[in-house]
Amino acid sequence: MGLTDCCRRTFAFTREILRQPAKGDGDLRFSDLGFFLRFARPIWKAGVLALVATAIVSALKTVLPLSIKVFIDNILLGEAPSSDAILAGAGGLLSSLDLLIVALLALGLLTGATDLARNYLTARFREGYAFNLQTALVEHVLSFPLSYFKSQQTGYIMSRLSDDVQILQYTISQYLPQIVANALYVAFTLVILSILSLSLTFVVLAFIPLYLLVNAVFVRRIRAATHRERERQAYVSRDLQEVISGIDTVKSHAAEDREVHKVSGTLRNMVDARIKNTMLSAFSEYFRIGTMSLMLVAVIWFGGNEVLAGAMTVGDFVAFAVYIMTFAPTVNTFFAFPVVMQPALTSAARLHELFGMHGESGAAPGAGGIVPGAVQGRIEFAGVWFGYDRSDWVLHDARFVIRPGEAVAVVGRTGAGKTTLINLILRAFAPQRGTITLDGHDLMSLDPQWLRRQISIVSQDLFLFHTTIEENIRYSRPEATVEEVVEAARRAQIHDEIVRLPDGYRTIVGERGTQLSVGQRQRVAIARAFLKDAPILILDEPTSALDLQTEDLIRRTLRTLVQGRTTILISHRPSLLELADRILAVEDGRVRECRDAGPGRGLTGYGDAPLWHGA
Ligand SMILES: Nc1ncnc2c1ncn2[C@@H]1O[C@H](COP(=O)(O)OP(=O)(O)OP(=O)(O)O)[C@@H](O)[C@H]1O
Repeated sequence: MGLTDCCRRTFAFTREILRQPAKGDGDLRFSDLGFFLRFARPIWKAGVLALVATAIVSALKTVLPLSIKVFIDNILLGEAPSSDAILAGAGGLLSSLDLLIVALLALGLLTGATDLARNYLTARFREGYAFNLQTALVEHVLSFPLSYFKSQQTGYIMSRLSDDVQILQYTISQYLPQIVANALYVAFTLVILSILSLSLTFVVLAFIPLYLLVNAVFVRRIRAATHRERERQAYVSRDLQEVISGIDTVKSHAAEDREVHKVSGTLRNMVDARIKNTMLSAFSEYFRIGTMSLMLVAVIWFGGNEVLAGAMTVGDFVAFAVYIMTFAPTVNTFFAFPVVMQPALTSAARLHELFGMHGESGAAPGAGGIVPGAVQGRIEFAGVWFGYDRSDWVLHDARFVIRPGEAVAVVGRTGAGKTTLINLILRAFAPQRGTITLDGHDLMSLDPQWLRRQISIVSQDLFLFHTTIEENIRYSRPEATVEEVVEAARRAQIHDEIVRLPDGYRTIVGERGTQLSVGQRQRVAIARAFLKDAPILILDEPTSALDLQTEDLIRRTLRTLVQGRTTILISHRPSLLELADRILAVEDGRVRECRDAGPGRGLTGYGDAPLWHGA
């Protein structure tokens, strides 16, 4: 690459990162910050005490350099005139070096002890804040409709749930105490500087607008860049999560290279965003350091002239110079806060957006919605239209009734919309038109948690937690006794296999139940349903992973499970349809009565061929 090319690229890169960002990229209104104060309410006392301790430490640290002035003017040069009565009084008290040293030691001890208390109080406030925020966030996100989780990838949600809170917590813990300490230090030092020399203090203050200008130019750009970086980071988490959870498929297709390529593409986008963000921050830092250097030069030039003209004592000038040497970097850091706080503000904006989304019932989990006293189990679809995408209806005007205690099989071609019917009953999605009722109550008016407590599901993609078999079965009824868990396992035909395992019911099933065979997992799900004993039962391919012999056993137990419950059964296995009293067929988005079913009621027509061949 030639020199001109290199210059051209550098210029283009600089122009690109300095471009005015579009509105809305990670914008957080100042008023939004008030929202985050609510998480500090329960721990406000620790916060206030931490602030008080910070103020005391800053004040004590500010006094320290004055000892140089006292040493030069009062001890070294004898009685020197002081510009201020308080300083003159203090100087009078510390008239010997011994006294000065004793005062300095006492000051050091006091500062150390207060600093320790400040650290403790800050840690309590910080951790308490993170705890309150994360607990509230998890509670809020878990109240989102199932459709949210079905439409977002796990890695993306995880990134928003953990990365954003971590960054907010880190920045708050790292920088917020610093901001407060620096602001106080700047305020205290300004008071002392103005006592030492008012005219020099004005010279210092004259540089503040320059700092403000630098921030005005960079802060919004850095915020937008940080927002972009964070979104891309979430995409990386999403891709990584996907490849790790789909590792079996990846390996069986020898697709490791393809996946690495895909992840590296997303990663490259994130790295690009990071470089741009870093360069923006570096630019703003250079401008701030430039301002600081100019300020130091101006102070030395003006102050030197004042001393030469006899308008200022040497002690005052040296003390001023010592103050300004620590004051200038502090001012610099203070004005850098709007920049270094950008990751936290971006995280706050993203978290605020999450908090702004409504839960299922538009309120906290469990809140809102009717909770009927008893359940008969009558389910009615009245003119239901539904499509995941409005332009593509999966169900057109679906109308049918399932009577209490009735077992209904739903058949239809793959992709016809059978699982969609179930998703609607579970209120994972809402119909665009028409209503679905349970015992006459519109599902949308019911408390979603109550509704799901009335339904047991045995589905083809069941989820097991990384814990013991016993706990996994008990998940459907946490208060169940060991005997009840064992009884449920017996009825699901899995007890004998569980007791043959080295740790029996205490066997850890592995993440997502990977240490159990698919057939075993399916029977654990059936055991859960026995234990839950809910009035409505949904069986979505409950035996798809079982061999014919085990299926035969399970069918008999399912027959017991089905009794007295309103059951909806989806299965491509003709043998299972014996469990149903009636069959509904889903075709071209419509649901129609197919024919009566049940033992000996003419099911043989389905034979071993695919269940539904159209009308
Ligand atoms: N979460 C979703 N978002 C968008 N479209 C979806 C979603 N779930 C299903 N679909 C689409 O809706 C249609 C019906 O799917 P559904 O899973 O209900 O079919 P099904 O009859 O249960 O099929 P199968 O017998 O293969 O399980 C299909 O065209 C499918 O692609």
